[in-house]
Amino acid sequence: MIIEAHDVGVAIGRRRIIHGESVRCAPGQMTALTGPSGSGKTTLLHTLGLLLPPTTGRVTADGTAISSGSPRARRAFWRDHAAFVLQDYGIIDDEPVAFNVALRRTRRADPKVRAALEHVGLGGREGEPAGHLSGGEKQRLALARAVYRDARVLFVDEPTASLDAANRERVIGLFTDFARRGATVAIATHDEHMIAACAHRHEMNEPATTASIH
Ligand SMILES: Nc1ncnc2c1ncn2[C@@H]1O[C@H](COP(=O)(O)OP(=O)(O)OP(=O)(O)O)[C@@H](O)[C@H]1O
Repeated sequence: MIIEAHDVGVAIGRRRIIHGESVRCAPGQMTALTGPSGSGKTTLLHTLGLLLPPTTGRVTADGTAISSGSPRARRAFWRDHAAFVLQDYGIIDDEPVAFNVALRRTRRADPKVRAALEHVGLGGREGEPAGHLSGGEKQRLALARAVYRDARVLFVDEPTASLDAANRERVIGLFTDFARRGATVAIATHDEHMIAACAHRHEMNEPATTASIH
């Protein structure tokens, strides 16, 4: 699925956060959204994933405008296509690891859950409370959720920010695999190693010259 931002701008209150951003995220590729801290990478990623409506411009999926679609169309996009690995990982600490993968109760030995966890290096930890995992493990758990759902579009925020070199390489490998299987992967990052692994790089525009819109 091709996800595109067309001249997207976002204002929050009177403040212009991003403006004039156009990017094409293609299937089978990782696209890096890059720029200095505060340049709006996360904001653009959230807009592409329909978590935040654009103030101007639009987001399309395979050419169809989805940012201006109905709530029902947005929910269908999330349900059928998208997965997110965002900064807080979206893990439910009080629930077991397996629940966090499937987001419903499954038999402990559900082979699909097990395969997704093994894929990210968390094999055998199905029954543990997710709150016991480290930050890096929670991130991989969020990725296992995307693997389980076979998401076609993956939105990822700063996946390597707090990882050591070995784990960084591992995580880059996991996202690369995801793209190789044909998924569209959009990644907000300022890590040069992560950027080097991406087929395509989108540099955020310079901050708006005026601090607010009128
Ligand atoms: N809900 C909000 N309300 C007000 N300002 C916001 C909001 N969300 C983001 N911003 C501001 O928008 C700007 C861009 O934030 P964003 O998190 O998108 O940048 P970023 O490039 O991802 O930064 P970093 O690399 O530090 O994570 C920042 O100045 C931030 O303070």
